[in-house]
Amino acid sequence: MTSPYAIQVINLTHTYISKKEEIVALKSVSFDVSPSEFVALVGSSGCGKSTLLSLIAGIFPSTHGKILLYGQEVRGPTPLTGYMLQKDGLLEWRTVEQNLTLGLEIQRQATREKIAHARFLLGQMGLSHVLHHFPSQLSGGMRQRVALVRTLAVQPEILLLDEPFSALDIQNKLHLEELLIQVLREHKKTAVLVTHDLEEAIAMADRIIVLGGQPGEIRRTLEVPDEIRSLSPLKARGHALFRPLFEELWREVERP
Ligand SMILES: Nc1ncnc2c1ncn2[C@@H]1O[C@H](COP(=O)(O)OP(=O)(O)OP(=O)(O)O)[C@@H](O)[C@H]1O
Repeated sequence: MTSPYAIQVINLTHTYISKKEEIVALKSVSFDVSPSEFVALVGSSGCGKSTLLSLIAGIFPSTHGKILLYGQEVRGPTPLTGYMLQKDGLLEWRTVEQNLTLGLEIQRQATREKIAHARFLLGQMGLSHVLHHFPSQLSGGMRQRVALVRTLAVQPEILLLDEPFSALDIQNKLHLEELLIQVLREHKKTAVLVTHDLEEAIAMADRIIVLGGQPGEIRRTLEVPDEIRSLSPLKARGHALFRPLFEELWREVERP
C-alpha cells in the first residue's frame, strides 16, 4: 500500500448499454480520497451517485477511466472494500451471528479472532443480546446495525455506503450516524457515503462532492470546516456554521 490515496477516481465515464438505448451515467469524473477520510457524494436524482459507488466497489467495470484503491486498479470486488446498501440484505434463515460471519466464511477468514471482533463490534452497537436472534425478530434500526457490523466484520479498509440509513426513522438514523462515526474514527477507516440527506452529509463527512447533470459530473467540492468535523453528528447539527453550509449545499444541488 504505497499510494498516498485510499481511492483515486481518474477520468471516469460510464455508459449503460442496452438493446434499446445507451445512457451515459457519468462523464469525466475525477477525485481522490485520502486514508481515513470521509467523503459524501450528493446530487440530484439520477446524476450517477450509485453508479459511481458500484464502480468503486468493482461490481461492474467502467466504460472509460480507472479507479485505484491504494494504488491498485479495481478489476472486480475486493476485500479492501465493504459495501452497504439501504436494503440490509440479511439472510432470514441465519441467526445474527451467522449473518455476521457470512462474509468471513465466503472469504475463508472465519477465524476465532475475527469472529470475536465481529461480536465486539455488535457489542459496540449495543446489540450483544441479539446474537442468537433471527433477523425477523429485530426492528429496522437493529437490522441496519447488524448489517453495518456485517460490513465491518471482514475488516475492509474502505466503506462504501449507499444511503444506508435512508429507510430509518430520524431517531434510529441519528443513533446509527453516531455509532458509525465512532467506529470509523476508532478504526481509522476510509468511507464514501451516498446520501440525499444534505444534513447527514455535513454532519458526517470531511468533504462533500456535489455531482449534477445527466450524465453526472462533479459540480463542486466543499470542505466541511474543522469546527463541525470535530463534533459528533448530533452536536454538529447545532453548530452556528452548520446552517449556512447547508444552504450553500442546497443551492448547489438545486442549481439546474
Ligand atoms: N442498470 C442500469 N441500466 C441502465 N441505466 C441505468 C442503470 N442503473 C442506472 N441507470 C441510469 O444511470 C443514471 C444514473 O443512475 P444512478 O442510479 O447512478 O443515479 P443516482 O444519482 O444514484 O440516482 P438516485 O439518487 O435517484 O438514487 C440514471 O439515468 C439511471 O437511469
